[in-house]
Parts: sequence; C-alpha cells; structure tokens
Amino acid sequence: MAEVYFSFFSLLLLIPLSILLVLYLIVRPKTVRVPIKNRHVFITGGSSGIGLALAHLCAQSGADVSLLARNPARLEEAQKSIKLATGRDVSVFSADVRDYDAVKCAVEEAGPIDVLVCNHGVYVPQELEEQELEEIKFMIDVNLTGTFHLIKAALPGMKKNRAEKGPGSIAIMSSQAGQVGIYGYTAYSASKFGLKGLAEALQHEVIADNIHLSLIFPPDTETPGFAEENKRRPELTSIIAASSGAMKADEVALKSLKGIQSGTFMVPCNLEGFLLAVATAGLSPQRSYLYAFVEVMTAGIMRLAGLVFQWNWFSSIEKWHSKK
Ligand SMILES: NC(=O)C1=CN([C@@H]2O[C@H](COP(=O)(O)OP(=O)(O)OC[C@H]3O[C@@H](n4cnc5c(N)ncnc54)[C@H](OP(=O)(O)O)[C@@H]3O)[C@@H](O)[C@H]2O)C=CC1
Ligand SMILES: CCCCCCCCCCCCCCCC(=O)[C@@H](N)CO
Repeated sequence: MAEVYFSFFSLLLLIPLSILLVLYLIVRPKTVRVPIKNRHVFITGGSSGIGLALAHLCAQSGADVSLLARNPARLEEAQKSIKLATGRDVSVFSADVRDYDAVKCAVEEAGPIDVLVCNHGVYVPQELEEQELEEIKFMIDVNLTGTFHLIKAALPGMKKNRAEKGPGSIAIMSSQAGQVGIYGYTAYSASKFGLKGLAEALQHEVIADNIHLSLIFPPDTETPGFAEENKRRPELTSIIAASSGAMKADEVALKSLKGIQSGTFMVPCNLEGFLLAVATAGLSPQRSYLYAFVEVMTAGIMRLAGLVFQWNWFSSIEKWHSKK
C-alpha cells in the first residue's frame, strides 16, 4: 500500500518536473540583458505621460536620450525638466509619426539607436457606430502605421555594428486593450492588437541581428492624455477598464524599463496585467522557462478566469442597457 502511495506521489511530482526540464531546454529566444547606460535610447511620445517618465528614468540610468513628438514647446519643456533633474542633455525632434519622411529625417539626424521605444499613441474612445471614420483612421495611422514608419526608419542604423555594440531593443507601448477587446475601443484595440502581430513577426526577423522586442501592456495610467480621454470616455469603457485599476506614469515607466532591460517579450505592469499575459500567452515568444512553466501549468484555469471576467463584463453591459 505504502509503495502505491509512494509511486503515485512521485509520479505527481515527476510530471511537472519533467515539463520544467523540457521548458528549460526548449524556450526560445534565450534570455538576454539589454544595457541602458551610455546607450542611445530614442523615445517617441517622450514629451508627455509614460514616455516622459521613461525618458527621465533612462537619463537617470546614464543613457543618451532622444525624444520625438509633434509639439516643439512640449519637447523643449521635457528637455529642460530632464536636464534639471538629471543634468543630462537630451536631443529632441519635432515630427509627426504619420509622416515617414519627417521620421526618417529625425532618426538619421539622431544617429544609430540602441533602444527604440515606440511609445507615441492616441486614444479617442467611442462606440464604432458613433465614431467618425476620420478618428478611426487617425488612431490606426498614428498607433500602428506610425510604428511601422519608425521601425523602418531606425532598423538599418540599429543593425549596423550590432555585434560590437551588444544587444539592442525595440520596445512598443501597447495597452491592456491590446490584449483584450473592450467596449468603446474598437479602433484603439485594433491598432494595439496590430502591434502584437508586428512585434511577434519582427522578433523572428531581427533575432539574428541581436535585436530584442518588448511589448508593454499598461492598464489605465494617469497621464495628460488619459485626463483628456476621460472627458469623453463612454461609461461602460470606464466600468470595464476599472477591472485592472489605474497606475501612475512613473510606475509604468519603471516596469517598462525593467522589461526592456531583461529582454522580456510581453511586459505586464500590474497583477491583473500579469494574469492577462498568462491568459493570452498563446504562441508568443517566452524567454523565461519559469514563466513558461506557469503558463503551461495554469492554462486551463486561466481560461476559466478569463471567462469569468467576460461573464462579469457582459453582465455590466446588460445592466447598463436595461437601466437606459
Ligand atoms: N495613459 C493610459 O491610460 C495608457 C496609455 N497607453 C499607451 O501609452 C502610450 C503613451 O500614453 P500617454 O503617456 O498616456 O500619452 P500622452 O497623451 O500623455 O502623450 C502622448 C505622447 O505621444 C506624442 N504623440 C501623439 N501623437 C503623435 C504623433 N502623431 N507623432 C508623434 N508623436 C505623437 C505626444 O506628443 P505631441 O502631441 O506633441 O505629438 C506625447 O508626447 C500610448 O501609446 C498609449 O496608447 C497604454 C495603456 C494605458
Ligand atoms: C484572466 C485574467 C484577466 C485579468 C483582468 C483583465 C482586466 C482587463 C482590463 C483592461 C483594461 C484596459 C485599459 C486600457 C487603457 C488604455 O489603453 C486607455 N487608457 C487608453 O490608453
């Protein structure tokens, strides 16, 4: 009898242990450290919110920082605040990411980039039926096509002498609305989901060049852009987004920097974000065999948790309609 118990429990242990061992051997790409100190970090949307907070952190860590955004006055203000806080000079470039020639010009002037952070983004929530086509295209053009422009322009310089310079990074600011579709975000979610396809495919293409992708997924974050968004956000959008709480721009910037430095592909920012990342892991690359282990072992239960969230969201939608 005792022997039966023994073999039962050792089998119970053996299965996860062998899964762990297999994952240890097979997860790709391999882990990497992306240094920040004395390296050229180029941040779009670096004049406000999350991008500005990240620019401060990178400058503090000894990086040569370049910022790109449209409004020159806000860029200058960012430049001054970073100089004041860290003593470091930051280069600024005024360009619209929708204008490929302007982006190319700025990127060439800035010089070869080690860490490219595509953080620029616009979000105007509204039901698809109400929203003007122009606004829908605006979000796709800035968030998705703008990111293509940036990467196309920066990649040749990033690849040059990469072997001597060590690992490089392309980080893309998505959103939790880029992991799950949410009421009021049809265009925004589409633009952010698009970035995931871009990042997964691009990681295959640039791994041999020692360039590493990070996709960052913040929840609602207190920024000037978010304050604007709140003026016209549909009530249901706020109700559903509240499932993940809100963060400060500094906190999101810190998570982003850590994710970039550790070459993490999917970078969550809070606990709900971690659960979302596990639930939506799908066929995304995973460098950490430990996280891979969590993904494999909890896949079923995470699907159940996801369905519970959907049940809750559809109940809110139903309640909201019956109240009207
Ligand atoms: N705040 C939030 O709740 C969340 C934000 N995110 C994402 O994080 C990123 C940053 O958001 P946040 O800090 O809130 O944004 P802000 O609105 O505070 O800042 C946006 C930045 O992007 C720049 N930008 C906007 N449009 C363009 C353009 N066409 N060309 C060049 N630069 C542009 C802005 O400068 P200028 O206007 O001068 O061009 C500004 O520097 C976005 O991608 C957003 O989608 C993700 C999840 C949550
Ligand atoms: C199975 C586990 C599930 C875990 C919980 C899921 C919670 C999802 C909430 C999504 C919130 C999306 C906010 C988008 C913020 C944003 O991007 C705007 N502020 C505009 O930028």
